[in-house]
Amino acid sequence: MSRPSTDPVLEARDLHVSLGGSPVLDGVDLRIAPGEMVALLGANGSGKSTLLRALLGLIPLASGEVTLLGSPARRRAGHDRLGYVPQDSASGGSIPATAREAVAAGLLGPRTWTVRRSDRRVQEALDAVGLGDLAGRPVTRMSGGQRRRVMIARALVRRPELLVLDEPFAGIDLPTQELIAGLFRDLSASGTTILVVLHETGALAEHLSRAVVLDHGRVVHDGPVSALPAQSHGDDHDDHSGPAGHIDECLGQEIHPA
Ligand SMILES: Nc1ncnc2c1ncn2[C@@H]1O[C@H](COP(=O)(O)OP(=O)(O)OP(=O)(O)O)[C@@H](O)[C@H]1O
Repeated sequence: MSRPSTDPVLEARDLHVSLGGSPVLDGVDLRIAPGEMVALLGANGSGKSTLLRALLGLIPLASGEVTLLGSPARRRAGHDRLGYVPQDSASGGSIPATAREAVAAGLLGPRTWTVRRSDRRVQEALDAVGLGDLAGRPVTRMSGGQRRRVMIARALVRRPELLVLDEPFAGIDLPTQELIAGLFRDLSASGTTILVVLHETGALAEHLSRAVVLDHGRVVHDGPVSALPAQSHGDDHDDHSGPAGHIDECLGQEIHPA
């Protein structure tokens, strides 16, 4: 039986997560409807990446519930219907493969594809992120921004119902950000649900359905982008601020272990 289109694609109820013995998420509620494009914002260390991992069932919950594409997230039931670009995706430079091969890996899964159909999809995904001309280049010989774009293409290639992206624009030049923002807008218009961690709404601002702001593991705003508290546009930082925090952001890396 098909799911009614009004059912949330992703729903979290009273999520609590602790890492290394310390509470990181403190009672998060979130509901994302089909076709919404939602930005997750907040200072460094506020819990954005942790929330994405918890929503995808990649880390254990201390308490609370997550429903992902109609099933409890911990069962990983919907994982062939989602695309995930983790925060450290630009560091995938050790992949011994061309961009084409790395993106084709996104098609691996329960479905089978003809070679011709796969080739077309892979090329379309690379074109969509502006890397069509570099399809044959080894990922090890790409820049950080290009690698991140390969990982976005890999998430897109399966045409997922839900796209979850952790700082997809880190290290990506402005014209390419505009290109990818337009792509996300089109995907959202055609029914793809998108949850994206950002440090500033930037190129996506006008396309977002709403923004959710985390502060110390709690939701402090869930509503229109136009009603965002001023600091949430990306100029507030906690203990990771200063040059070291800025360098981490530029590199798209995290301080803590994965
Ligand atoms: N593996 C871990 N063990 C212990 N603490 C962790 C671990 N991963 C993250 N943390 C802590 O959890 C908190 C939230 O981290 P998280 O990466 O979710 O923040 P974030 O909002 O995504 O930050 P950023 O904007 O810097 O990417 C931070 O205080 C961080 O130090």
